[in-house]
Amino acid sequence: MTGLQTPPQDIIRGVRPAQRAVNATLQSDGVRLVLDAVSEDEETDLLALVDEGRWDRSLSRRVQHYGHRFAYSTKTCVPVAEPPPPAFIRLAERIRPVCWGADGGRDGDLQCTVNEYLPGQGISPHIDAHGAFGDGLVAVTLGAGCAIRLQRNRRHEAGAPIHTLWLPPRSALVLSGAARYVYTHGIVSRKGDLVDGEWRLRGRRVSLTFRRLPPPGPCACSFPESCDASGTAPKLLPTRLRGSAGGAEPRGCDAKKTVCASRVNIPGRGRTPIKSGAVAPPL
Ligand SMILES: O=C(O)CCC(=O)C(=O)O
Ligand SMILES: [Fe+2]
Repeated sequence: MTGLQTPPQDIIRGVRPAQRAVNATLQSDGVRLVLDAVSEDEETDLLALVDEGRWDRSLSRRVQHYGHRFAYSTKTCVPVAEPPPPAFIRLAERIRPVCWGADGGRDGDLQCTVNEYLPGQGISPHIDAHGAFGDGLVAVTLGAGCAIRLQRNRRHEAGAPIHTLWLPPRSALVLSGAARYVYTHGIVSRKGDLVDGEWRLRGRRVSLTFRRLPPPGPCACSFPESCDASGTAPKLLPTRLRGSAGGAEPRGCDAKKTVCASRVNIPGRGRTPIKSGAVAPPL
């Protein structure tokens, strides 16, 4: 159940208030927040689709696997058999102009990661592996909102400010450029967030994170100091190794569900146009 409550002082001490708008620093580093990227009806349909899916319970939070998944042991995308629901693909197509540009990406390189967060669950700060995904990530929030933390790679930039951003239900967070390649993103494991001066209890949040396979060859990022991809590392496991290789994701790690739209026909456009004016202005 979500809701507002008088914040228990011992719980909220030290909790950073979440901002509703993308500030100028984040904007210039490639963060966008699209409000109402999904209509309420579409959200209901998408959640129903997710709930019909087969959950992978091997992690600390539930995930599902379609198309491709990210294997932590090899930092590669590993194909899985189940194709993504067409509604996921329609949504990704609508978001395409905001994240990858109208012509961005190649046919068959689209992926989506789905995570379920119950109150108290989160995801550790991380940068999505450079070698596994190209530029441009989108995280669509279904169900309850939550606060996400964004910080320039703290290993290289000690003391870099932490930006805490409120992700409202049905919004789409877009990370490109430095925000994708250099910033860590993470969700603190706790049961509420401070928003608009109120302690907001978390509810069940399901995120659909859309990404694209990287182009062949060495990582194309322009952030070598943050790059975890060796120029010779394979982006995908060779076919002969795809059976069980890369599957060793220890319980509790922040592995993900990866959905691959590879060779799936893209049905017509979705029914909710992305509002161009919905990108949050600077503070
Ligand atoms: O749930 C989210 O919004 C982020 C998910 C994420 O970072 C990931 O799957 O890599
Ligand atoms: Fe991520």
